[in-house]
Amino acid sequence: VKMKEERRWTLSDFDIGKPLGRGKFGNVYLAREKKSKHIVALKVLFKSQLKQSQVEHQLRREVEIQSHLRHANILRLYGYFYDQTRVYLILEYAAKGELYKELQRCKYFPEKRAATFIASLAQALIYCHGKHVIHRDIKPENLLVGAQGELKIADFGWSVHTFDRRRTMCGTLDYLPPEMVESKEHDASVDIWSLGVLCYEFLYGVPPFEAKEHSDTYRRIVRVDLKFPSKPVVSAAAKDLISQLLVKDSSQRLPLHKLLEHPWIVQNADPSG
Ligand SMILES: Nc1ncnc(NCCc2cnc(NC(=O)Nc3cccc(C(F)(F)F)c3)s2)c1Br
Repeated sequence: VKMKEERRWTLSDFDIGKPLGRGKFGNVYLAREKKSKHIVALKVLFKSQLKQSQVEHQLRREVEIQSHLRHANILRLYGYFYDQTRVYLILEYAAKGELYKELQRCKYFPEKRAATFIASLAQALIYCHGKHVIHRDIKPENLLVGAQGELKIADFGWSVHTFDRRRTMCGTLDYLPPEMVESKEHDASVDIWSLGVLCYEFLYGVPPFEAKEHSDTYRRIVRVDLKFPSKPVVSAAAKDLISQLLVKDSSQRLPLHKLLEHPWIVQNADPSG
């Protein structure tokens, strides 16, 4: 969808359709730009809530970063506009919706599907890291599915989208690597850790360090208390990859280009993404 960024959009440029998702800062609607008839997703954010949470600078950063990213596995942010009370994000529409709903529906993914998703995520992250963009918030809630079943990383505002719609009501620690949980210096390798967490959750249906209390999740992460359940049965190759990603020393995590050469990915990922 080529939305000519230079023009000023207003709400009257769009026909608004059904709600696609609900969030803390506002909801997302299917929408059609009247002149071009292009279908988009319109995320509506209330200025009052953005001000209250002091996240305006993060929104500007998200819009700035996303406007330079062009990758098949990254959801496009075409532009934004605002009125008296709201800010609107004009987003690429992902026809097959939110990945976390699909994961809840089928409990866990077959290895070929999981490997295909992880490979396309790795390619998107190689692209982002090449542009010195660290995503820092790779988790099922931030992943959408395009019309051909391809995965799209959607950037829900740099983990300020703390209102998690899944089991944990507050921002989930599950995906954070030790250095972030211990609020130390962190670099692009935080995304490699999150990819390991995601790969585990795709295959087992639960994140690896899940625990009832935050403090227990925190302890399990910093200790890298990684256990593989006996059910569902998962290949040794998949466990090997996960074990090479969930490494406490961030410099020892498997680099993304090496991930794409890992036997489990080579044997299971569908190259078409
Ligand atoms: N089927 C679908 N097809 C397309 N999109 C869908 N949902 C929207 C996905 C998003 C992409 N990007 C987003 N960005 C933000 O939400 N940003 C955001 C939000 C609050 C605060 C802030 C900040 F101010 F704190 F930064 C930044 S939401 C769906 Br369902």
